[in-house]
Amino acid sequence: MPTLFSPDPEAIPVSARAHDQPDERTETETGTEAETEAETDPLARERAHLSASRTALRVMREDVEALDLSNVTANWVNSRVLAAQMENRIKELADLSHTPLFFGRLDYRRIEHPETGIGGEGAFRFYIGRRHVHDAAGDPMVVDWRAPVSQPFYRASRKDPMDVGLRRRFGYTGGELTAYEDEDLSDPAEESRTSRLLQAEIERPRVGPMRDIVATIQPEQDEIVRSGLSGTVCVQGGPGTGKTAVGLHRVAYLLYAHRERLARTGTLVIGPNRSFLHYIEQVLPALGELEVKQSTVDDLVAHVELRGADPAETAVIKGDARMAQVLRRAVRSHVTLPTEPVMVVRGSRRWRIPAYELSEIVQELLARDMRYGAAREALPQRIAHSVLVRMEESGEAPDDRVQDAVARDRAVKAAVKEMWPPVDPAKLVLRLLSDAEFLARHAEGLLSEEEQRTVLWPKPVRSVRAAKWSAADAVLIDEAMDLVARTHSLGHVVVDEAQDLSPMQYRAVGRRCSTGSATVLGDLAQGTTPWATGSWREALTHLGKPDAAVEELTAGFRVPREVIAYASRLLPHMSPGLAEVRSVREAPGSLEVRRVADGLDEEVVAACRQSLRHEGSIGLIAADDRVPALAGALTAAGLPHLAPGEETTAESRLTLVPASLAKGLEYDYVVLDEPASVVAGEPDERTGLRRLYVALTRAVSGLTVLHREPLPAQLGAV
Ligand SMILES: Nc1ncnc2c1ncn2[C@@H]1O[C@H](COP(=O)(O)OP(=O)(O)OP(=O)(O)O)[C@@H](O)[C@H]1O
Repeated sequence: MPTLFSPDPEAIPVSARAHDQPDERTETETGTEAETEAETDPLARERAHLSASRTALRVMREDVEALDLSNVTANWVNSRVLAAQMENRIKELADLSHTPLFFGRLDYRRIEHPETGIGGEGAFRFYIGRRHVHDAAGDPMVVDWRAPVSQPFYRASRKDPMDVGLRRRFGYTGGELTAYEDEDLSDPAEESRTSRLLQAEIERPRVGPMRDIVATIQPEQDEIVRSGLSGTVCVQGGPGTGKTAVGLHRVAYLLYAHRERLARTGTLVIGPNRSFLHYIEQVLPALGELEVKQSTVDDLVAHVELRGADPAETAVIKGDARMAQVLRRAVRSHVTLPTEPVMVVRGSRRWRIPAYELSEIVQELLARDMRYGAAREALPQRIAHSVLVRMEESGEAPDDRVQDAVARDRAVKAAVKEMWPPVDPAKLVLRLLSDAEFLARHAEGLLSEEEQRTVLWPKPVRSVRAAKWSAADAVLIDEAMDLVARTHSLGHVVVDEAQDLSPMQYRAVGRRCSTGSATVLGDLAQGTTPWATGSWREALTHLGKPDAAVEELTAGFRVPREVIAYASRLLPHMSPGLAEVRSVREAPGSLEVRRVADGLDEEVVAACRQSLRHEGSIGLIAADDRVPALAGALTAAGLPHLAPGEETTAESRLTLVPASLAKGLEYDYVVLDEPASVVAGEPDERTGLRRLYVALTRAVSGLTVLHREPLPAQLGAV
């Protein structure tokens, strides 16, 4: 049974004492008084270990700081790289005063070390923390949470103790150790109960940016976090099931387990918008990972300036995977088979490659399915090779230099330009969207005539600069660029809120991890784009990872039971078949749904004021077109407020959130303005209900819904 300990030694049960063997390392750092106290008070001893670990970390940092680089022989670039690496190392070794250096302890049951035979009860005791800390002798004082030896902290159970006798969790206030809780895993008959420290962590009020969950990762989450680098994982999970948290911790884990490889190939986290990225940006640095890039899909494909927007039906077609085929045909249509021979003059001799032979070379390159640009580069060499074969047949002995010279010959270059001209991806897309005849030629059998009319611009556009490119157009350009030259692939990509990606966007993400792997996170019920994902298998196929594992998370860490039950009433109407989230929060939370006759804005302001009486962050969520009026009402009432992505602080805790930006965010208390407007803000009812579902599931502690219009019928009576 887990027991929560206070500093009172009398409160410590015998079972815990039995596992408390003196630990020499901690005693060296504390004074005599503390030593005496440590003998009688395990909490004091743990504190001593914390303080000794902090000292050891400081020494590790000072060792790096003291390294003198002036004697290192290196050129300017190398020494800059080295200096930057040292700077990062120093940052990695920072002791964050507001977070504990370790949060758990494992006492392994093995009596003897399998190799050395050295041992004794308690010899295999590990403190689990955010980073590895060792003492002067190199012995670990804190083990990184990602090390294999830490894994049982997250997974061991009475049923499968994984060689662990005791699991201890620590409670902290800021960086101060205030309590601990033990679980004796050696008795399989004992009933397991929810850990109170874990529960307290889950219930903690939210202020400021997202924080890590390293102390409380759950077994089913840990399985995803630690799944191997070679496999792509897709996680389906309802609101607040920890998908974002799991994705970020997985990156941190992979960077630990495959540091060198990923340092070379790179990692990337993709989120739906900049305010979301801002919200999550502290998590990886807090885990010591400073190098992970973050981007939105739009930023990834920002090859042109976006000045236009597509109507939904146009964007749906432009985002359809059939467009990839249209583009492929259009790119390859630039290749023309020759009708004339190529004549290469070398000294007094002329070498003639007839048109039929050139055609064979071209067709062979087309059949090899190379990138257009790579094939274009290979073509002169192939022609030169044919010339060289003729030279050899006539008794000459040309070498590689001759082949290169022939490949650069003016006649060869001219022929290549004719047969395989360069393609500018943006100009190609511009032509497809401007030239009905060109589009029809390449879209035949793929897009209906009506679909073709839908994607065509109303007026042809002359230049890439003049075009009013939309986000979907930029993805088309990205696809065309990849047809010309292969996109660089990273080692691992995490894509969050993936349910909102179009097939063409999945392809854009997929080519950025074509030789690596991905973590795909999303919730089908929260898909609010007109092209939202209907099936993960299909989405994964567009991503280029059709065999990826699909995992489901169903335990909810954010939304209180009553609130999630209310929001889940919408599920059968918008995403039938999806499982309702099972809230693991114990605090009942509060749900108030109130109709107001008049003065909705004033009531909303009053509800915000009321919410501000509580600790934590407050989010006022409203349909996008209600935001200006509510901003005015808040200002008139003297209530300062932030926009999403701006950091909440103890002084400024109220954020006014347009419903379109609420996804992925959370607030302790949420005031939701006029649900009917949130639904009406979307082009169709299903999307409207999904948007409302997102808005209803942002609250950690309490939700107040205020409305003047009737509520959407699918919510039923309260
Ligand atoms: N194991 C855990 N221990 C403590 N807190 C957790 C745990 N897992 C998730 N949380 C917390 O629950 C909240 C929701 O997590 P997260 O935002 O990752 O969920 P999500 O599935 O991405 O939600 P959404 O679908 O709404 O974007 C966060 O505050 C996160 O820190």
